[in-house]
This record gives sequence, structure tokens and C-alpha cells, in this order.
Amino acid sequence: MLDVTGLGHAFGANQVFTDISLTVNEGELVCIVGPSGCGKSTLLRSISGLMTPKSGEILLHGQPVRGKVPGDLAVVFQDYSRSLYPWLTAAGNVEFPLKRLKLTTAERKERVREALEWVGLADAGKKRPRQMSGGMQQRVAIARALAYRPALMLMDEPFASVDAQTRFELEDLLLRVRREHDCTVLLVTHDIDESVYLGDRVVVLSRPPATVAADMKVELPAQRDQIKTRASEAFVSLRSEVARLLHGSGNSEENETEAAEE
Ligand SMILES: Nc1ncnc2c1ncn2[C@@H]1O[C@H](COP(=O)(O)OP(=O)(O)OP(=O)(O)O)[C@@H](O)[C@H]1O
Repeated sequence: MLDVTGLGHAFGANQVFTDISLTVNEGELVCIVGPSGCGKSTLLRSISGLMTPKSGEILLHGQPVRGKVPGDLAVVFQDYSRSLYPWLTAAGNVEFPLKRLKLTTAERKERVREALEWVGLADAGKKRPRQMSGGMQQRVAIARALAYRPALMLMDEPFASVDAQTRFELEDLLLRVRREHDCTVLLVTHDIDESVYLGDRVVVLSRPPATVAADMKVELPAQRDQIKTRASEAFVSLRSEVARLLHGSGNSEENETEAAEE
């Protein structure tokens, strides 16, 4: 569904990445991890058509994405406080992008109701962002993306701004919704454990100028559990491998500390 080939980008003299190639197949959840500054957000912005990279090609359903935002794509950013319209209710926020689609009012309302139900906010449709916790606001952002029914959902550190408990809940919510509704997801995270817990594959980027250091299949049962999965031998071994690759790429102190903890 998504084919990225030989992507390279520089901001002035700052070569961020060179020769990034990756694919995401229909129905897959692929996580990208990499050291700070290796261009993860730049890569997602390029795929979403918000910017044009200097070299390489991005094909979505075989069609090139070059500086135009594809219609069947949705993006969820880390910063929920800036991604929701504060003057709209939760339902209004979810409904807003649907106005671009050719739907009747009844169909639009039904999609909003359904998406809010998926994320456990069936009763919160009338609340405004300021009346909701951070975790609830991020659920609204996810509901908005899901209601749109994108062919591909891009998520840039979607759970980085919420507390640990909410993060676990939102991770499981993503896995459940994705299982039940067949979404294809490309998700960027700083968190090695999260990448292994969520991913069908983990793509590890090296430090800048970044390339793909590894593209690993996550051999864990599809049904995951925050306690059992994270304690399993397969999980521990995979996370060690990702940490080793990040460490091996000679990146930031943060990742070196993680690797040292193995
Ligand atoms: N609009 C811009 N203009 C100039 N430089 C930029 C711009 N956007 C990003 N950069 C630089 O490009 C590099 C990659 O940034 P990017 O945000 O894509 O990395 P990242 O891997 O997502 O980082 P982090 O993990 O810290 O969020 C950084 O050195 C950043 O300073």
C-alpha cells in the first residue's frame, strides 16, 4: 500500500536522512524507532504530503505523493492540546474532517457516534477539549482519524504526552480498533518497548544522516497483553535487539542508557 524508496532530505547543510526505503502492506502496523533528530517526523510529514523531500519516491496505492496531501490518509500527532479545535465539542472535532467527504448528515453523525464509542467516549461527545483530560483528548484525536476511515493512519509519537497508565490503555485501544476495523498504521515512537508491543514490524533508523538500520518482523502472538507479552522471552529478546541496533548506531545518551539496562 505504501512504498517509500530511496528517500533523502536535508534542511540546508543538515542532511537528515539518506536512502530510506520501507514498505507498509495493507493491514499492517509498522513502528519506526530511531534516535532524536534522525528525521522520523520529517519522514511522516513527507509521506503525508505536508512537505516534499529532496530525493526519492513515495507511492501510496501506487500513486506518487509529492507535496499534496492524499485524501485517504489521517495523521495523529503527539500534541493533542494543539490538534483539537478548542471551540468545538469532542463530537464536533471528530465530525470536522468528515465534512470533506460525500456523506449525508445522518451518515456523518453515525460515523462520529461509532468512532467515539470505539475509543470509549460514547458519553463525552458534548464535552469541549478543556473539560477533558489529556488521555481523553488524545482519544478524541484518534477517534477523529478513525471516523475518517483512512486507508493509512500515520501516528507521530501519539502517546508520548500522556501518563504511563493512559499510555498502556491507548496502546491497547489502538491494537483493538486496528484488529476489529482492519486499519493500516505507520507509527513513530521513541519508546523501544512500545514499538515491539504494538508492531507487526519495527523499522529501526540509524542516527543522522539516517538510513534503515533494520526492518524486523515482530514474532509475537497477535493478541497482546501489557503484562504477559512484555514479560515473555520473545518480547525481551526483541527489545534487546532493537536497543542493540539503536546503541550500535551510535546515537543519543538516552538510547545508550536503555541498551545498558539490558
Ligand atoms: N522545518 C525545519 N527546518 C529546519 N530544520 C528542521 C526542520 N524540521 C526539522 N528540522 C531538523 O531536521 C532534523 C530532523 O528533525 P525531525 O523532527 O524530523 O527528527 P525526529 O527524528 O522526529 O526527532 P525527535 O525524535 O527528536 O522528535 C533535526 O535536526 C531538526 O532540527
